[in-house]
Amino acid sequence: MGLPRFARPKEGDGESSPNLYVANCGPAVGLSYDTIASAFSSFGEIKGVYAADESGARVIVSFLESGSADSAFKALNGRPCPHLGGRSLHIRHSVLQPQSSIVHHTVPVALMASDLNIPGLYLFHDFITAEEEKELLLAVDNRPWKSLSKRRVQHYGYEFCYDTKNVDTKQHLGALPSFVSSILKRVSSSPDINDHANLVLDQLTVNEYQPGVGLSPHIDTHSAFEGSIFSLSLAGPCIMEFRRYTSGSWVRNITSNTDGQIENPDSCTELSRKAIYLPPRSMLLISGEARYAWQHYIPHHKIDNVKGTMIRRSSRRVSFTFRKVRTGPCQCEFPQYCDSQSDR
Ligand SMILES: O=C(O)CCC(=O)C(=O)O
Ligand SMILES: [Fe+2]
Repeated sequence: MGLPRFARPKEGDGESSPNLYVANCGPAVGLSYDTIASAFSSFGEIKGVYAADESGARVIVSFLESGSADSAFKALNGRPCPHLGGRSLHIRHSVLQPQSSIVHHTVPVALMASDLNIPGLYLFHDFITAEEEKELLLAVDNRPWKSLSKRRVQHYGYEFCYDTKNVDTKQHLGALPSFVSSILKRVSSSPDINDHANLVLDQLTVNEYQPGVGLSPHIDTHSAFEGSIFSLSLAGPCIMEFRRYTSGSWVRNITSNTDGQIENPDSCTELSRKAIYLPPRSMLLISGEARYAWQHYIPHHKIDNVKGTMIRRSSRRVSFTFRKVRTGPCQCEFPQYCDSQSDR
């Protein structure tokens, strides 16, 4: 089933459309497309039932006749539906989207970094034990969090400034805290990470994401941090996507976004997108091309489709991102993404 050409309607849009946008309904809440089609078919002939987005909990029910959609809307909107497990459906009329504005959302989600074929990207499962995870969470929960618009953060070593998307190297907050010493030791003694282990990691950002909260696409500012970035996932899972524009140029995003560091390359023509599943206790290493040329981001989903299994982000996710603050300009091989090598 391809992605439907339907948009989530704006308030008041799409009346008398044969298509309904139905929320709280779909495979993620245990309702198959066949079951949904059968429940709605009592109002008229159904053309198809489609995923409305990647959540798995919102569908488009498309009738042949708009009168059928109106009847279904009146009978089912906001009421428990006995043929759909007693769920209360939230229904709106939907509209057809012009072909040109369709965004193709679904990217298959890999479990192993090697399946993504992005040079410099590695994922180490079970990098820490469940006991260590508990201790790390306890340690950060005993320290003050700083609230951003959608998530909470803590900074160690150096403060990360979200307005400049950089660090103030003159403001050293001190050594990284002792509760991460064993992690740092493991990083530097791990044979798999050896090429990157000579980095003395001196900056730590702890991010806490509530379920459904993601992170906007960005490349960590080249001039702020050296080559390798280590991100440890704790508590809950998420997927991380990577994208690269094959012909893009560096441009500073002037909007006040608290998430990213470099955003929105202009004159982009083609886009490669890949996604990986990050389970709790895994360590992601973003280095080389993955670090300098690919944007990374976390989609704002409550449920991720990982190889056909719907995985609910049921608890918060906390990540520990370790980086090395850069002291000279970046001289990477990707000047088009590099603020040190840009004359803008
Ligand atoms: O939460 C994560 O794993 C990634 C965080 C990140 O990309 C960043 O802080 O730059
Ligand atoms: Fe990042």
